[in-house]
Formats: sequence, C-alpha cells, structure tokens
Amino acid sequence: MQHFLQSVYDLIVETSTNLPADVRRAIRNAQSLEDKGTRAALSLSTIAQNIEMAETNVSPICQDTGMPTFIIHCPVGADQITMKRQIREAVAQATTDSKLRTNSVDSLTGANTGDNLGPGTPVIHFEQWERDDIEVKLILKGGGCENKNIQYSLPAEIPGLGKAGRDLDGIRKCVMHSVYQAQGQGCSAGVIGVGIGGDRTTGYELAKHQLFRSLDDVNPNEDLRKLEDYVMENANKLGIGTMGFGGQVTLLGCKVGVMNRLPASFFVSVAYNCWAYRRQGVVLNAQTGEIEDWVYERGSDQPMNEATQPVAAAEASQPEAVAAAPDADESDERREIVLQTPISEEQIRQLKVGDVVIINGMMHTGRDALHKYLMDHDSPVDLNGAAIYHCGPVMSKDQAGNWKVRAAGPTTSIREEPYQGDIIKKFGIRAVIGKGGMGPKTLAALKEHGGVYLNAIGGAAQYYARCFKKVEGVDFMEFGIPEAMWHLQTEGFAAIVTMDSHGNSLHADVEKNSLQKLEQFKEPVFA
Ligand SMILES: O=C(O)C[C@H](O)C(=O)O
Ligand code: SF4
Repeated sequence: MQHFLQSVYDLIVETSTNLPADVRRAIRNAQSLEDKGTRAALSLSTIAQNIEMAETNVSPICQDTGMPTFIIHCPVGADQITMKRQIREAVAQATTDSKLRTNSVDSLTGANTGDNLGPGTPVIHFEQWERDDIEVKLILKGGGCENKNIQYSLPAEIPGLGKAGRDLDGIRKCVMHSVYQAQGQGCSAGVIGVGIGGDRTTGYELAKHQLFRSLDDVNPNEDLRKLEDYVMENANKLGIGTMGFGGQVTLLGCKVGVMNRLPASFFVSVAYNCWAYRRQGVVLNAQTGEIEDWVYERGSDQPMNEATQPVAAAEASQPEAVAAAPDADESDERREIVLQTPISEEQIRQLKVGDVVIINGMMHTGRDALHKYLMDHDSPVDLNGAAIYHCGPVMSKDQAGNWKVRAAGPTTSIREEPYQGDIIKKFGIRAVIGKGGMGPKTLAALKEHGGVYLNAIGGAAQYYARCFKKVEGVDFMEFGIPEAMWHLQTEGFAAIVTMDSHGNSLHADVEKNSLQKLEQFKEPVFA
C-alpha cells in the first residue's frame, strides 16, 4: 500500500480541478439549449471557460472546495486505520498546495484549522465488499449549494403546489419545489440527489449518495425512472436559468433513491449540488495502492472550448463581443460600463439592471465575519466609493513571499442581508459584488444611498482570479483566509447589474415569475 497516499492525493487534485466528462457534457448540452446572447448563455460560456482554465492551471474550479467526503469500499482485512490516516495526510497536503481551500472551521469560535482537518472533517465512510480491489470515491460539495438542501416531511402543504401526500405525486411536488427554492443561490444549473424514506439522517445520506451516480445512467426502478424523467423535463420550465438570471436550463440532473421508513415518518430529502459538481473516484490495487482505473470518465476526454463567449473578456481591452450581444428579454443593446474605484454616486445612478460592469482599481473582500464585525466597529480602510466583494478566496504565498490569489469566485450574498444595508450607508460603499442576489433591505439601501449590486458568475474562480493583479494587503487574518478582508488591485472584473439604485431587482422578478410557473404543476401527474 506504499502508493495509497499519493493515489488519494491525485484523486483530490483531479476532483477539485477537473470536472468529469458527464458533467461537462450536461453543461455543453445546456449551452446548446440557451438562446444566444442572453445572460444565461453568456454565463454558461464563462463557466465553460472557467472549467478549461481550472484544468489547465491544475487549480480549483471553484474556490469553495467543499466538505471533502470519501466513500471507500475495501476487501475484508484491508487496514482502515492506516488508510484513514493517509487520507487525512493527503487532504492536508492538498490544502498546503492550494488544491483545497482551508475549509474546516470551529463552529463556536470560527477559528479555521488551516489544514482542512478537525472534528468531523474530512468525512470518511468505509464499507467492506467481496472484490479484491479498493475503490475510493470523493465528492467536494460546496457550502452554498449545501445550504439549499431541503427536507420535506409528508404530508405537507407545499408553497405554490398545495397538498403533498404520502405517495409518488406528493414526492413529485417536493422535488419540483426543491428546485424552485434554490433559485440561483446554489449556482444553478444544478444537480439534485433525492432520498425517499429513511429517517432524517439516513434520508439526507441517501440523497447525497445519489450524487455519486453517473448523470447518464437510467434508474432501474420504473417509478423512480418516471419521476426522474418528469423532473428533468419540467424543472427547466421554471425559467430560473443559470445563476438565477432566467433561462431555459435550471437543472442538469435528477437522481432519486428510495429506502424503507418508519410507519410514522415520510421524509423526502434533497441534496442540491451546483454546476461545479465535483466528484470522482479511483480503483486501487489493494496490495500497492496504485491507481488502476478512474470511476468516472475524466474531464480531459470532453473539452469545453468550442464556441465559448464569456460574460466579458477579463481584459477590459476586448469586451466587444458582449457589448453587441442583445438580451432575449430586452430589445436595446447590452451596455457595458467600465468603472474605476472609488466610484461616484453619479456613476452608480446611471446603471440599470442588465448592464455589464467592468471594474478596475481596488476591491475589498468581505463575507460573514467581516460584515458582522463592521456593524459595530470601524473599517481598517476607507470604504467611501468602494467595491466590496463577497468572496472567500484560495490564497497562498509565492516564492518571494507575496500573497497570490489562486481561486476567487463569489459567495452567496443573501447571508449578508441582515447587515448589508446598514454597512452600505455607514461606510459609503457603492458596489456590492456577489452572487444569488440580496433582499428588500439591501435593495432599499441601494436606492437611498446610491449603490448597486453586481452578480458575478458563481464558481468561476479561475476566471475571476486572473483579474486580481496584486494583493495590496490583508486585515483580519485571525478570521482565517476565506473570511479575512483582502485588498486587491483589480483589472477587468466583469459582472452584471442585477439590483440597481432605482429599486429594480432581477432576483425578485425571477423569483416571482418562477413561483407563477411552479403553480402550473399543481395538478396530479402520478395519480
Ligand atoms: O464559501 C464560498 O466561497 C462559496 C459558497 O460555496 C457559496 O456558494 O456561497
Ligand atoms: S460558489 Fe457556487 S459553484 Fe462554488 S461551491 Fe458554492 S454553490 Fe458551488
């Protein structure tokens, strides 16, 4: 087993940096279904480009490398204690090498362990089997999509769909609602694993296990096959689209499993995974630990790079493609505006929902810990006219000892909703950048103070990392790398105005429209 540690390390790197072929095919299929030039199509092009960049750079596809979860099948007599120790070593090494973000945080103090090791992390499950080889599967499921998991207890009253009973049709309603409630916040288009039955714990586990299925397999259970096909056909009619921008494709996959339950319980558990659907596996020789095969077709066999046209060129010098691209729901041309920080109120008031903005100058990262802190403390830097980026990057030092941004896509902004409006007004912030949109309190503050919310493409961590030319400094390293406040010299950071200073919110519109569409699925289908 002298190669086991190296094999697990290789598995981690492959999973974090190279999206498997079945997922790539699903994203390419989504690209072909979206109308050219729409926000959704342009976002998918950015995603496709990011997938290629991650593979080339051997760097994380998304900065949130998730909860490393290993499922190991091994023959009777295999040494599980050694395997577990070496898996932990491989995780720590991959973290040092910036293939994983420092993602293990003390739940009470917020202290980051710095190596992805801690109580409960990583997750490692062993099971014995009768084969001679060892199989190690890994899923890296990020926190934003994990937050959109949902569990229903039937019978229930489902918003938009009415009564859901303890039958296949009740399950259908839960699943349709689970896609609706995720909106763009879990970086749609997503994949859902559904677990029917079990208790609350095993139901979720079953749901997550479904995410290990191949996207193109066919469910052997006829009822579940019908349900999967139904959901794949109809969830896309909700019109939520990529990143919740509206569009034809909201779901890339739906996999349903079933297990027995207690007479009193009937759970439908849904594990929602973003498009950055990172799971891979290896089959190992049980004597040497060497990799004999990969469980899922590898990404390198399925290139993404045909006919891609990203949201905007990362270099502000070549943005023509986007400027000329009309949106399907707008007759006028998409405007593209270059902003240099600090930004004035006048510049902000000219922006409207749908505009593409290119930001140059200083950008400051800030997420949960910083927003809470700023409520009753001063900022270490002047934030007048500033752009604040909801982002927890992967950072490491180069040989000269300078910090470098290794992966830096946006995080889900709605978590800052309790604080954002107050902070915008207190410090004079003009641009808030994140993903998934924010609520009415922030929208009101943007209107009152003159601010704008910009939606970056979730998961596009390599695409955005290259816009950060220099790390000027960092505050609050005690919050840990993802939560610290990084001050970044930025060039050509492209994002879309989805909430403007005139009270308009694309997110509110899409949510309202998709609820109306959800209501069309009220009538029984599986009677
Ligand atoms: O933690 C992050 O960087 C992002 C998170 O996965 C999210 O989707 O909000
Ligand atoms: S930022 Fe988006 S793509 Fe990345 S882990 Fe979170 S939900 Fe997934």
